[in-house]
Parts: sequence; structure tokens; C-alpha cells
Amino acid sequence: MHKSMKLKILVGTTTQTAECVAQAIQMDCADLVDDIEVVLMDGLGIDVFDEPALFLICCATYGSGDVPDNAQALYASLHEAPRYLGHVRYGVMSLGDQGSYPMTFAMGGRRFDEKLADLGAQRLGEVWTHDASSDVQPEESGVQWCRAWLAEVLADTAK
Ligand SMILES: Cc1cc2nc3c(=O)[nH]c(=O)nc-3n(C[C@H](O)[C@H](O)[C@H](O)COP(=O)(O)O)c2cc1C
Repeated sequence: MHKSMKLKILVGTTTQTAECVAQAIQMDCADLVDDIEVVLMDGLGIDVFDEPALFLICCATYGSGDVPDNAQALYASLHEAPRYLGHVRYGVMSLGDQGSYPMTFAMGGRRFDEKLADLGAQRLGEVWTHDASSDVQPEESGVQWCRAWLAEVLADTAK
């Protein structure tokens, strides 16, 4: 990946924590990537991955380990209209609440991770998680993770 490439952040959220994390990244990582787009997942389908971009799934968890309502269409589309996504490289930021939902902690983002990997897409780096029952501030921690993640991705591509 080059600095001039696009980072597209796909946001699955209900109460906007994930969106705030994505927006903080958009502002704070502008020195690392020229073009950062934040897109809510509402109404998206698998064709969002047709665009040549590095993808970042930033997704909360609802129900019992499900993706949020606004992510349901995209998640369903990966199952209902599957196709090979070998050209896609992505990272995952997954939000949850370990205190209240220990059995399904941060499974929203992980569900996307599992399905994208099934379709041949390549995850770069480890999955970042945020626990709403902790004192960790999501925007600050998310930006810190994303800067390190982007630096690694950029360095790897430069090799
Ligand atoms: C009704 C409800 C169900 C939830 N279910 C889960 C869950 O199964 N696992 C989990 O880790 N977090 C769960 N959470 C916690 C949210 O994922 C967490 O608060 C997250 O930060 C919300 O992100 P958002 O503001 O972007 O929607 C749930 C929250 C609510 C209100």
C-alpha cells in the first residue's frame, strides 16, 4: 500500500461509538494516508469491496454476538451473494462489552473477519477490540492502534 492509496473505513454502529472511532482515525491518520473515507455500513453490499482500497471494518456487537442493525445488509450480502475477494486486504476493529457480554465479547467485528477470510480476503494485523466496560477511551486507543497498523501495512508494502 502507498500513502496515496485509499483507506475505506466501514462502520457498523448503533450508538455511534464505532463511528466516533472511525472519525478520530480519519482526522488523526491523515499524515499517513492521503485519502481516508468513513462510510456507515447501512445499505451496503459485497460490491463495496470492488473499489481498490485498503479496508478497515470498524464494528460494534449487538444481540448475542451479532453485527449491529446497520451492518446486517452488508453481512447478509457476504453470505447471499458470495464471491472470491482475493484482492481485498482489510483490518478489523471490533467493539463490545466484556463486563455485560463475556460470552460474545466483540463478536461483531470478528463475524466480518471470519466471513471475509472465508471469501479469500486477507486480514492484515491482529483484530483490535474495545471493551466498553473498561476505562479505555475508544477514540484514543483506536487511533493509537490504527497508526501502528498503518505504519506496518505501509512498511510491508514498501518491501
Ligand atoms: C442490546 C445490546 C446488546 C449488546 N450485545 C453485545 C454482545 O453480544 N457482545 C458484546 O461484546 N457487546 C455487546 N454490546 C455492547 C456494545 O457492542 C458496546 O457498547 C459498543 O461499544 C457499542 O458500540 P456503538 O456505540 O458503536 O454501537 C451490546 C449492547 C447493547 C445495548
